[in-house]
Amino acid sequence: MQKSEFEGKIKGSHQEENSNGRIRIPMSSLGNSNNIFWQECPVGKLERQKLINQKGCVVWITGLSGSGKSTLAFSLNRQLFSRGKLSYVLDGDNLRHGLNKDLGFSAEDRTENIRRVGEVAKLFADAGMICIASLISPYRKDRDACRAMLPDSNFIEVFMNTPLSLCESRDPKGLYKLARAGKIKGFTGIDDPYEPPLQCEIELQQIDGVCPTPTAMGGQVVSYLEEKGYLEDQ
Ligand SMILES: Nc1ncnc2c1ncn2[C@@H]1O[C@H](COP(=O)(O)OS(=O)(=O)O)[C@@H](OP(=O)(O)O)[C@H]1O
Ligand SMILES: Nc1ncnc2c1ncn2[C@@H]1O[C@H](COP(=O)(O)OP(=O)(O)O)[C@@H](O)[C@H]1O
Repeated sequence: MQKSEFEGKIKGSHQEENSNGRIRIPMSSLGNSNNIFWQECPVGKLERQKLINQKGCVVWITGLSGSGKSTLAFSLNRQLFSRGKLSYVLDGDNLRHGLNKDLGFSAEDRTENIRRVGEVAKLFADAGMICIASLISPYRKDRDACRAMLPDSNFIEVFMNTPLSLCESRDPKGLYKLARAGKIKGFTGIDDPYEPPLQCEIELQQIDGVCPTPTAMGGQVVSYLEEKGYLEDQ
């Protein structure tokens, strides 16, 4: 049976093979649940990737509000689609309409927001998809925790290093204006922190004071994926 990356996570656990040849790994306690078992799926990640001719990974785009995260995510999504590679965008704003609609913007809620999206992104990558997550994700430790969920460097962190002044001048939703007027409290970059990555795979920024076009930025990420073999036939 092909071993999945999930199995590695629970190495050392007592494993049992049942009459169907399926591996059951008992866990007496995990989070708030007791007596739960890992069910190993007989179709593994490598088989899925071969079937759809893709290699799953997570492209995690972080940056201030207005830095261009969604724009890059959608450009990358389109460029990959044109090359016959299926990707899916998990955008912070959109997820807060559903999966994360119970969360606000306190440090705890942002951490939970990123944790949930990290878990979902991991599932997409396990399915063989190129998952593009675009969230402010202001805390380094939260992004690092998502990275740690993904094995074999399948987490590609992209930092939109757009100056606050430019983000604020764009202000497409008028939120900076409200934050400056004190009508939104705890707005990232104004009165809430943003911790830039110390080591990321890709950093996108202005060149000689000019912001590259969304297509050029998407192209830079595509080139990285190509160089690292993510777009090769499986
Ligand atoms: N207080 C505060 N701080 C930052 N952003 C705020 C806030 N309140 C609302 N918004 C809007 O929410 C969008 C960010 O959601 P995220 O899920 O990406 O945020 S986070 O990763 O949990 O920090 C963000 O979207 P983007 O502008 O696309 O980044 C804002 O439109
Ligand atoms: N590379 C770019 N060049 C010029 N304008 C951009 C670029 N990327 C984003 N923008 C513009 O900046 C604004 C914010 O972009 P958006 O993708 O919504 O940022 P975020 O998702 O980080 O909040 C939008 O009006 C968008 O059209």
